[in-house]
Amino acid sequence: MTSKGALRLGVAGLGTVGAGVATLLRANADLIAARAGRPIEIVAVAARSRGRDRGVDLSGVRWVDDARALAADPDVDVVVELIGAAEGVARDLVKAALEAGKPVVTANKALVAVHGADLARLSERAGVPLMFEAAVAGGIPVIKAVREGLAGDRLDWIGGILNGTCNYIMTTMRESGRDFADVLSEAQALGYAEADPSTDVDGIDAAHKLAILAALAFGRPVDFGSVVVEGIRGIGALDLQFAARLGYRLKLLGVARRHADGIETRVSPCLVPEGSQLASVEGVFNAVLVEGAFVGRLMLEGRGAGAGPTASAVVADLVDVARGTAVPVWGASDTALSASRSLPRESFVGAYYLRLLVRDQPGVIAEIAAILRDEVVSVRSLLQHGRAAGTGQEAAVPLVIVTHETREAAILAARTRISALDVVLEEPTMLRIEAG
Ligand SMILES: NC(=O)c1ccc[n+]([C@@H]2O[C@H](COP(=O)([O-])OP(=O)(O)OC[C@H]3O[C@@H](n4cnc5c(N)ncnc54)[C@H](O)[C@@H]3O)[C@@H](O)[C@H]2O)c1
Ligand SMILES: N[C@@H](CCO)C(=O)O
Ligand code: NA
Repeated sequence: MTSKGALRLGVAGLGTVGAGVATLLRANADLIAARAGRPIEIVAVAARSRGRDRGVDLSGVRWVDDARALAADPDVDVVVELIGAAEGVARDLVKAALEAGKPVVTANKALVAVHGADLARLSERAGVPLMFEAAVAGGIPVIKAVREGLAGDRLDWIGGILNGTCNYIMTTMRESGRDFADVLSEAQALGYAEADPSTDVDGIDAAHKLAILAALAFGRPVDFGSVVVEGIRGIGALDLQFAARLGYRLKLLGVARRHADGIETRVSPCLVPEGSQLASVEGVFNAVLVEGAFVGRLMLEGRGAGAGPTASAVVADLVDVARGTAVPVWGASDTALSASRSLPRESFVGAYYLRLLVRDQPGVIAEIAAILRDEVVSVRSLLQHGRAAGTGQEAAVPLVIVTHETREAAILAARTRISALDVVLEEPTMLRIEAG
């Protein structure tokens, strides 16, 4: 079962990613052994159901009932955690493995975003690596690129399209006119979505990944709790149409930006100009854009979800473990991380798109304009679609306001007041405009 000198894995979780890792390790066994300097083999697995056919041969692999037991298993050199969730078995297992001096490779962004600071300390104390390339943008080697490839530069901006499910949903809705629920089911069937897809569509998954990127890029402890998060549930076919009319694409973006007094971290649906780098990233593809003082601007694009790409990232980490590569979890040791704080939403500055559904009657635009004037929001353009389907007795028309650069505090205050007007018939949709 185990050849001499092999790196022996205990794998917890055999779902999309776990089965993908098992498949890849078999398919590429020879080239992996050559690169790693020794074979990498699964010796033990823990998963919920033993009987299920996962399309991969697991004969000769030992089944363990409680995943946590892998941490103390003398035949396991490395624990590979592919269960998921920030709490519960995954966290217990990773903690126990690091405490037992075993390297850990995980795809679990929720765990790393929420408990990454503590886990990094454990990893540092034990002198064993904690690796999570698969956790951010799946198959794109972005952790390695930022932590190692850009280790010489000061980064000022990092972010991009970090959730394949949302990008797939918005791309497919725009191209096919199909509705949200229908396209979401397809993303789930393709293995892109999280166990609870609200994690994807409410922006939480992208926020986990953004928090991890911001920690690496700005050399500070991971701070998931401060990410401002908005998802894509409020986006309708109307917004996709308006975006196209205005010359934009709609994307769920994660953005982390350095300001003089701290770091802006935000996940929200955004408009990016047609023809920009991020606008061209479609379907399940992810992209991470970075701007550094010396390196300038660069973008990495690839598949951020699915069995194959995610397995590729997990196995790349395993090859690093086998080689004995030692890099601090967050790029610098715990005591060398900076204390730069996360900024509150009110201090952000940008241009915005506000889409309203209003009663089709005289004076509506004047009322809205007065609020924008009071809140010092300068309007760049105003767009009114033809009369839309009536809601009840009265005809309703969609109205889009695009602002010049404004403080987010001002647009938020204006939105609250506009939303309270009798003539405004539903919650306004607010989108940030980014350069892309
Ligand atoms: N699917 C993707 O494209 C993708 C991409 C990047 C990262 N990830 C991350 O990878 C991890 C796994 O995701 P997935 O898509 O493979 O999920 P999944 O739901 O397909 O698989 C999870 C597996 O864990 C098993 N499991 C649950 N509780 C367990 C327990 N107590 N003990 C042992 N096994 C248990 C389940 O039976 C299942 O086989 C998650 O952290 C996810 O966020 C997934
Ligand atoms: N659910 C995630 C998987 C990759 O992390 C996505 O859709 O991007
Ligand atoms: Na990655």
